[in-house]
Amino acid sequence: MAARMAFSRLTRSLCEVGRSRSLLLQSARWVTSASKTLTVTMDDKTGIAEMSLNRPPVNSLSLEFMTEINIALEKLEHEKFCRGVIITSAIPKIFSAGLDILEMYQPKPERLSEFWKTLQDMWLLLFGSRLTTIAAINGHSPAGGALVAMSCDYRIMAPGFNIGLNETQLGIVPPFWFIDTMMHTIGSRQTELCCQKGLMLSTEEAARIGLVDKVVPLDQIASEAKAEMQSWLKIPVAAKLITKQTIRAPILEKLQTRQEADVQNFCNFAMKDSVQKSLGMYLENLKKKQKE
Ligand SMILES: CCCCC/C=C\C/C=C\CCC/C=C/C(=O)SCCNC(=O)CCNC(=O)[C@H](O)C(C)(C)COP(=O)(O)OP(=O)(O)OC[C@H]1O[C@@H](n2cnc3c(N)ncnc32)[C@H](O)[C@@H]1OP(=O)(O)O
Repeated sequence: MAARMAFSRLTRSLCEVGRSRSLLLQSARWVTSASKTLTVTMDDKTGIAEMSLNRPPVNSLSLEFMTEINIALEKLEHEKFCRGVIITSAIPKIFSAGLDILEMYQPKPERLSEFWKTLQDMWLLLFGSRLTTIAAINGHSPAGGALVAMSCDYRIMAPGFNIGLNETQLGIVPPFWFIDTMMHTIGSRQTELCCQKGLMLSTEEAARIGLVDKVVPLDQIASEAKAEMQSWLKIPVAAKLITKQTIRAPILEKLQTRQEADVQNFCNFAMKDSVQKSLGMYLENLKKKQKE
C-alpha cells in the first residue's frame, strides 16, 4: 500500500521534474544510467543491490535527487531477483547532510510542496520496503541523512562521524514521522533525549543507544555490510517480511493518513518570514564556516 501510493506520486513527480531514469541490465549487473548522482548496482548471484549516493558536495536531498532515489528504490522493489539493498555514500566523510536547505530557502510554493511530498514518498518506500535494507554509514549523517539511515533495517557506521536529528538546534521541530522513525529505532526515552536537545551523536554514542547496530572501520564498512546482508538473507523471507510489516505498518499508516496535511503544515511553516530569515542566516553561517 505504502509503496503503491508512493509510486503514483513518484510517477507524477518524475513528469514534473522532467527527467527520466532507467535501470539497465548489463551482463549480470543492474546499473543506473543517465545519472552521475546515484549509482545502483545489483549482483544477480546474491540478489544484493548497492545504492551509492553521489551528489557533491554533501549529498543533500534535493527534489531531483530524491526523485532519482525513489525511482531506483521502486525499481528494485519490483525486481524479483533483488532481495536486499545497501545504501551508502560515494562522497568522502559525508553520508548525507539531510534535506537540501536551498530547496526551502525562498522557494516557489509548488516546488516546495512537491519537495516535501517526494521526501514523504522516499520515507514510505524505504521504511516500507519488502527488501532487507542496510545503511553503510560512511560519513556524517544529520537530520534527513539520519532519517534515511534509521529507515533501514540495520545500520553499520564508521567511527569519526556524527548522526542525529539536530532540528531543535536549528530552532525547528522534527516532523512527527522523523520522531516516529527514531522512536521505532531507539525507543521513546532515548528519542526524547536526542530530539529535544537536537543531539548529534558520535558513532560510539549512537551505537551505545542502539541508533547504530555495528561500528566498523571505514575501510571494512562495505564488506561488513555485505556480510551482514548475507546473514539477513538466510532468514525465511516471508516470515521476515511479515514480521517487518507487522511492526512498521502502524508507523507508515500514521503518515499515509495525514500526508496532505503534513505537506500543508510544512509549507505554511517554511514560508513564514521568520523561518525564511533563519534559513538565510543558517546558509550564511554554513558558507562562512567554509571560509574560516
Ligand atoms: C535554521 C532554520 C531552518 C528552518 C527550516 C524550515 C523549514 C523546515 C521545516 C521542517 C523540516 C524539518 C526536517 C529537516 C530536515 C533536514 O534535513 S534540514 C537539513 C539539516 N542539515 C544540516 O543542518 C547539515 C548542515 N551541514 C553540515 O553540518 C555540514 O555541511 C556537514 C554535512 C557536516 C559537512 O561539513 P563539511 O564537510 O565541512 O562541509 P561544509 O559545511 O563546508 O559544506 C559544503 C557545502 O555544502 C553546503 N551544505 C551543507 N549542508 C547542506 C544542506 N543540508 N543543504 C544544502 N547545502 C548544504 C554548504 O553550504 C557548503 O556550500 P558551499 O560550498 O559554501 O556553497
